[in-house]
Amino acid sequence: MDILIFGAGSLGSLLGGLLSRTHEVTLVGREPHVGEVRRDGLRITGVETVDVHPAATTDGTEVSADLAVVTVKASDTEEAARTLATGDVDAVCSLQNGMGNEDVLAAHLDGTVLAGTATYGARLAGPGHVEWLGRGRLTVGPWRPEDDVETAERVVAAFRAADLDATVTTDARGRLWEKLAVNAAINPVTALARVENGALAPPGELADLATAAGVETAGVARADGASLSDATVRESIAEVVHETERNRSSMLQDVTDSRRTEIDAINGYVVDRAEELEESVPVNRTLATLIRGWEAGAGVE
Ligand SMILES: NC(=O)C1=CN([C@@H]2O[C@H](COP(=O)(O)OP(=O)(O)OC[C@H]3O[C@@H](n4cnc5c(N)ncnc54)[C@H](O)[C@@H]3O)[C@@H](O)[C@H]2O)C=CC1
Ligand SMILES: CC(C)(CO)C(=O)C(=O)O
Repeated sequence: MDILIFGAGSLGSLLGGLLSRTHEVTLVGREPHVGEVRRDGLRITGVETVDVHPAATTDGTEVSADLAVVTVKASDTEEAARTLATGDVDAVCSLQNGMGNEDVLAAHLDGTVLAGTATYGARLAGPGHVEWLGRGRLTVGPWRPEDDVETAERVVAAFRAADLDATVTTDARGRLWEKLAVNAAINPVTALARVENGALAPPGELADLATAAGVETAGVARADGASLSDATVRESIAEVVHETERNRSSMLQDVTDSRRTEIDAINGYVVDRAEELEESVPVNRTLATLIRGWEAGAGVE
């Protein structure tokens, strides 16, 4: 398969590098990473050490591919979609956290839109070098009624052919809500308290706060039509906290590095959807307000 990875940062470089063992992969990213990959290849260390030489470019315009995997941060999705629209991709698959990305892609692109989640852990350690922090799983499914499950099956088969752990879902929206509940719980609390994910293990006040945000999110998910129980969300949060106890969440990393966070696509999305559905989400609202307050004070773009 001809695969374009749009957003060759931490996750995109890891998955693009692993996929390039079996498929034709082009990484679309920024300098100095792209130049280094073109010169010396991409080195993956951590869970496994892998040295590969995928194609890499900073120019994602007018490209054609069987599949574009989108791994930019949520605030860059609109620009990614506009850029991809100048080319010809048969299918696009977001593996981003948060909600709203698939709708942005669908608004700009003609091909099949797939919604995905990723629990792989990755960190760009330096130009040309990505650290693989945790094995994970990818789920991929059609986003809209007109997006066919056969395309999701072909994409999952391609991922598996490259030894990635991937499954097809026919309930992509439900899966995204479940991942959103976990991120709404863990990300802002770890970012505000400046702690690793493991600090949210129960019992404790941080665990209670995170769980309250996750349970509120499950309520909004159900009002939106998803079948997501409070018990499932509690279990998912506890499981992810345990499995990623030494992780610094992506939002904590963004705050530490003075970068814009994905708060709008995570707790901000929960607040907006709750308003539309007349649900009350005071914990998510407070967490979103605090993170946005930090962004404004820090002057991040
Ligand atoms: N890093 C991880 O372990 C995981 C990340 N995610 C999600 O995946 C998404 C990406 O996360 P990360 O890889 O951590 O972010 P990142 O910031 O490391 O990577 C995004 C990359 O996209 C590039 N980019 C953005 N717009 C671009 C454009 N127009 N042209 C070329 N390059 C562009 C940026 O320069 C950056 O290198 C987020 O939604 C995150 O929440 C999900 C699961 C795990
Ligand atoms: C699952 C979790 C919380 C792992 O750190 C994550 O997705 C993130 O940090 O964004």
